[in-house]
Amino acid sequence: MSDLTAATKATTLIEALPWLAEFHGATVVVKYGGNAMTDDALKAAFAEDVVFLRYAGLRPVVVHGGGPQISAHLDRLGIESSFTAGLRVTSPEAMEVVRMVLVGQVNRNVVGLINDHGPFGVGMSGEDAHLFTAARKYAVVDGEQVDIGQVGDIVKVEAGTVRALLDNGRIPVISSIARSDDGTVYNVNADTAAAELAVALGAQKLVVLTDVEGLYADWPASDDIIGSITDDELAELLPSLSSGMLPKMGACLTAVRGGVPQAHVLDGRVPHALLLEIFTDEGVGTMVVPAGKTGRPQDTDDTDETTDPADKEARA
Ligand SMILES: Nc1ncnc2c1ncn2[C@@H]1O[C@H](COP(=O)(O)OP(=O)(O)O)[C@@H](O)[C@H]1O
Ligand SMILES: CC(=O)N[C@@H](CCC(=O)OP(=O)(O)O)C(=O)O
Repeated sequence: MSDLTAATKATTLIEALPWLAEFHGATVVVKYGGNAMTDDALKAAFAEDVVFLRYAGLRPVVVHGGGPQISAHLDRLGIESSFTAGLRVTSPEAMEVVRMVLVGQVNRNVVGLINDHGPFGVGMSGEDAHLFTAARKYAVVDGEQVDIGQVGDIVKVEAGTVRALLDNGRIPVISSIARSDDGTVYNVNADTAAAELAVALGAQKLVVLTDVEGLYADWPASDDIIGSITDDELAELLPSLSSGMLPKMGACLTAVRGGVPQAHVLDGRVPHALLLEIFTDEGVGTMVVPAGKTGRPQDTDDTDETTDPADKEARA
């Protein structure tokens, strides 16, 4: 190894020090979107990142999606998929498929990849131990309520089992299915489920991995990324958002307004995006913070390159 390479590697490692100190013991909820599960190498890198967080002393929790995987399965069965305001219109027949694909296929897959590194991953459906209780959700389109079938909004989170798993050194991996008080099973958008869980756990971060670099300011006309946005700014922007970004950014807003200090949307197509976000000085993607907090140092004129944990808020 040349001296230069050694020095670069050491610099990269030592750059992580303040963030390791900052996030030691922190609960981080990671939403792993179906669109970010595109190739095997990326999926393996994601599992490595989550296990890395666990070994680094954080408490990662994974909430996974699987929208494209559900659509592919519905397609094979000849059942049409349609979305309203970014949510799948879910007939009872489609609900069976949603549950089967998320709990039986995607969850097993993510747990398996994590467990290649040790006995950490434990899969759960939001139905288990009453983790998520839901009530039927109606989409709102042009001010009108629209029936979208068996889609739920989470009304209660019983996070005790997730906490117990974390206390036991495990990495909970959760499917976004919920049941109602009357036992009906509901399809919950995974971004929404991740945000509600992050709030209930008092997480320090919500990280949402998807298939775009972050929130584009004027999508699809331009691909200018919004690096940092406050909850108030996001609340104003939200009605103009479309497709999958609507529930995603709504979820970030819910998390931050529910007391989670930072919510991030990252490009899951970038290998190790999760580690880069948490342990390096440059944040990546879009960060949502409570109003009153400033952007990352590079977003401001008075960048001072500091990595003192006391200045974490300056990055946030
Ligand atoms: N303003 C925007 N910025 C970025 N992406 C957007 C925006 N509006 C809509 N999108 C779309 O939202 C998609 C991400 O949502 P979604 O497909 O639900 O992803 P995931 O499966 O990761 O949850 C992007 O691939 C993009 O096509
Ligand atoms: C109600 C609703 O839309 N549920 C989603 C649940 C999966 C999900 O959210 O997957 P992604 O994160 O990959 O989009 C669906 O059926 O597609």
